[in-house]
Amino acid sequence: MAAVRGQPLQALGSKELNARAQHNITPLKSTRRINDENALPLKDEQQQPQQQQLQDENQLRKEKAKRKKEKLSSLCKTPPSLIRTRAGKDYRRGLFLGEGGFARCFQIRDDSGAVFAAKTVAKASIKSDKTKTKLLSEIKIHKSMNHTNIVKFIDCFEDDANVYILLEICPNQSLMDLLKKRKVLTEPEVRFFMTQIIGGIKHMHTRRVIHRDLKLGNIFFDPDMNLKIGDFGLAAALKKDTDRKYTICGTPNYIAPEVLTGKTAGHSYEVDIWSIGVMIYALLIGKPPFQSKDVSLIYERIKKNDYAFPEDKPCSEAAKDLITSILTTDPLKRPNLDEILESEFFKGEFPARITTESLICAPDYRGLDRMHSQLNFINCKKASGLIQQPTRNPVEILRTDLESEQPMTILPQSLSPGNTKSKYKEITEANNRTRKLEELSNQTGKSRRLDDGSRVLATQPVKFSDTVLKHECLSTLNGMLSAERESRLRTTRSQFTACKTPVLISKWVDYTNKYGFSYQFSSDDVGVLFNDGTTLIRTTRHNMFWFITDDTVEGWLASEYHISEIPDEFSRKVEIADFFANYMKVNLCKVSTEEELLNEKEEIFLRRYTRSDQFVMFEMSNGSIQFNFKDHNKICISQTGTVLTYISPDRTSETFLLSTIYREGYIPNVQRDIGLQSKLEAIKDALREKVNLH
Ligand SMILES: Nc1ncnc2c1ncn2[C@@H]1O[C@H](COP(=O)(O)OP(=O)(O)OP(=O)(O)O)[C@@H](O)[C@H]1O
Repeated sequence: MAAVRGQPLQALGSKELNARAQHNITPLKSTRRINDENALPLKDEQQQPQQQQLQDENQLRKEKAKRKKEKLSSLCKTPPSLIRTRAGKDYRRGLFLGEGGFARCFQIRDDSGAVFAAKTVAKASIKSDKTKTKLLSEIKIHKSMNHTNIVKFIDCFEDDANVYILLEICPNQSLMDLLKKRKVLTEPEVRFFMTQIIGGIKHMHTRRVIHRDLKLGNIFFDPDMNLKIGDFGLAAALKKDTDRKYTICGTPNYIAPEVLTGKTAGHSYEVDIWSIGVMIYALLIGKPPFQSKDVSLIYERIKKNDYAFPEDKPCSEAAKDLITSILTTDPLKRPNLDEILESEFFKGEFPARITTESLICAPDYRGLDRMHSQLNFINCKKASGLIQQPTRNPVEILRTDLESEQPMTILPQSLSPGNTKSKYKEITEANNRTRKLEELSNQTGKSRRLDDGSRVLATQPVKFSDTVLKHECLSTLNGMLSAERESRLRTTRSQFTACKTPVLISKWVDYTNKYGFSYQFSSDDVGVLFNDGTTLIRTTRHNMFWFITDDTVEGWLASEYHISEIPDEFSRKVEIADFFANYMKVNLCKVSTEEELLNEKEEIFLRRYTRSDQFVMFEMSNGSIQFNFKDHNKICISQTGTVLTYISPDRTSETFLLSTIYREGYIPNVQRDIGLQSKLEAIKDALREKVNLH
């Protein structure tokens, strides 16, 4: 049906679209997306003996695909050289860019000279309501995406013959085209590409979108050789994270086993993780792992997890380990996106960027040292939105990063106003004593001294809280560097002498999407860093609590109250702090089991915390900086960078002079390799970053 000018997109040809329906609700045996991704150039060593029947089926499929392509070309005629939209905008059609099973793509230029890609879908091919709904869903989902590694959705319009989806142009073709030219890619290139792809996928997944058709042919290069994920034709948006999808769809080589076998159990985000494994394998080995000439054989091999690493294609053990862990049949046993990036594979050479040289030949990254690689990796992750940029707000969070240590229960119900308010006596005039942080620091910061012996806040008038934070990071970094230097001198004590363990953060709950970040110290005091930047500390001492505000002129201001004298404006916050305290008591394990810690009664608070993909960093008001690493090892650097506390995953802690640890290269009583050196490097990098970025 020809649409009439002035009709909105929704009114599009309602009777037709079955081409798309076959696309999206894909019966496995259909020809849907059985395209060049199945016919990668290399020969398949593991191919089963061809039977006559299979050959016939293949022939039939090829013919069907050919007919479909011809039908597409006949339906989707080349658009006119001048395309007029109903909104009165003119576009000039340019070169033909390529075609898929459903759409043809052309260059298109607007009045200002800006060039886009126009994915063109013939209205004549939109035959059923179902197909129309699918197209609208693709448009809606793609439109909602906004990420540097996802093809930008610009606009959508129609003329009499076609629907045009205007997209950011990706002129350097797809990863599939690159692989065809190059046969295999180098590991540093794959690391770079996968980081960008994972950035795009994380954006989708945190918005509850599953792509379901991630493959090399759907990932395009922009003019600067950055990758952009495109084609949301099979994407699904979940209403809630626990929802499952049941439609069997995808591209044969990339389909996850649970899609093939889980007709009743359904599938979810893990299908995209599986595709990552297939893509890494394909880029390094030159063909997808389960490739076979016959589609049903591909499915058999996927179901049986039947693939191997060919001996004639050299590939590092780290790459093999990562691929093996991703291509696990049980979707729940696959690593998540963060775990993939933390794998050994990503610790190798990492280029700063990919140049167009890669389009022609294998670039040589042999000169890249470890330090530069690490820096490039961090920068690449930052550019792909995988590391939250610091803000002026002390609450630096990765809101979307769901972790085991986050609360699994839903808080709002139990925190509904009114139900606990009456527990406290409300008074109108607070008997509070407001003191400057300097006083608080005088009372509590006994251990926090600078190299010259003076107190941080006493010698350095606090103008802004950021200045204090920067100063603390700098003195800790300097302390660590001196300890490292000292360790090389003969004078360093080579015997480990146990030092006093500082107050540690023993439990924490990130609930910043609602209230704030709550933590419990080893002294049992509980604090909440609220989203508005204020802190409330519930001390165990005489039922006192502290209310700390981030003052832009004075630094932090601390007010002390007795629990029986809660001013109105704080009652809700106390209620929330109590809730968190109870939650942590019931649900979380303490970081350290050392009993002597309980005797510590320093009054300190958390100034800032930062969550990165490697660790959570806690900066405390007494200058201690604690790092909880993802592998459950924890390190706290205290006493201006001179003392290290190590807390093992089984929650025992030990504290020693950092210079001795540097000199000896290990921590006493720790038998396993905890990657101490790289953890200390990561800590120094984090401190450097804090110092430079403020
Ligand atoms: N943003 C873009 N920039 C440049 N070329 C593009 C862009 N998007 C798509 N193309 C080209 O158009 C072709 C078809 O696009 P696309 O894969 O989105 O269509 P499709 O019909 O949905 O494909 P499929 O059969 O994979 O579902 C691509 O293979 C590519 O060559």
